[in-house]
Amino acid sequence: MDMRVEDSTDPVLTARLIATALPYMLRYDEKTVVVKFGGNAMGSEELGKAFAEDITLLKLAGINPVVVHGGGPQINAMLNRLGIKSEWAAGMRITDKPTVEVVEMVLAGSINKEIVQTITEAGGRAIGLTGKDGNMVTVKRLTRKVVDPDSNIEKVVDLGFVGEPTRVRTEVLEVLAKSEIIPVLAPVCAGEDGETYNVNADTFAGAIAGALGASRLLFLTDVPGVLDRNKQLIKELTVAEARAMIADGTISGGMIPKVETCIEALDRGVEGVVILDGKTPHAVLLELFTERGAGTLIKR
Ligand SMILES: Nc1ncnc2c1ncn2[C@@H]1O[C@H](COP(=O)(O)OP(=O)(O)O)[C@@H](O)[C@H]1O
Ligand SMILES: CC(=O)N[C@@H](CCC(=O)OP(=O)(O)O)C(=O)O
Repeated sequence: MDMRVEDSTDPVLTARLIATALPYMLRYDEKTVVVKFGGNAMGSEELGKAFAEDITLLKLAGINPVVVHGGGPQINAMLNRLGIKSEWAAGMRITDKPTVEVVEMVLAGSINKEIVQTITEAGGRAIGLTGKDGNMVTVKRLTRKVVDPDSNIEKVVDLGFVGEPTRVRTEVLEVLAKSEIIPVLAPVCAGEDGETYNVNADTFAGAIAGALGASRLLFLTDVPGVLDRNKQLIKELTVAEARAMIADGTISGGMIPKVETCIEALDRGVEGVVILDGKTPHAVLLELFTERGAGTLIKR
């Protein structure tokens, strides 16, 4: 991405555009922005390319982007090919041993490397890591309380090899922040018991953002943000309102870990947490460098 104003066919317009974005760039100068790229947001090659361009530009502008990716639909596709069935509880995949092997293969393998390659093609330099690398994120086994819709009784569900972060070591990410390299993280981690664990990518992104004291945590998903009962976008949501929407079922499925992570991230000191539509090309740039802030901002 070695382009200058004088290389532009319209240098005046280019300089003007840079000047409009400059105050935003300075706002995030040297700050950490964690961007969670959801499996549903990776809809097309074009979206992946636009995402990689945005991330590359953030790094170029002196910001410290950290990418965390999911890949739920891609894991589903591979499990289907292998004839392995998955069940879900409160937005988490119940993960047995054969499933966690596929999860690691798809997340740490194909998806992680594809994102790294796309960033390279956009002119950036990326390095793909999992929570295991550099002993970055250690987890413990997660159990979940789920209300049975038929009996309305709360029960504890064992999710198998699903992990909850207990410790994040930030040294590797701190070294990379000072370099030109952009970290791209897959949410596969080692447990305290030495097993491999599948971690929900939203949960993982929240743990990373909290540990790094990130300025912003952005979730790129496949909906415009948190929707109300009438499927209308809610532009701002307080923690109390979000909790009520989970309790009454307006927020369900994959949106539950996302919103819960937003609440925890705010508690850990992350300044701004936004859920936005990753199907809008250049959603990251539009969110950070313009007043057009899309999606749902979750606040205290
Ligand atoms: N109130 C809500 N507002 C928006 N999406 C919701 C809501 N409740 C449930 N969802 C579901 O959450 C999904 C996003 O979560 P998920 O599928 O895990 O996405 P990602 O792969 O980006 O993490 C949406 O596609 C939608 O089906
Ligand atoms: C425990 C758990 O649910 N893990 C997720 C990890 C991937 C993920 O979170 O991907 P998205 O961001 O695309 O949903 C899974 O197995 O699908």
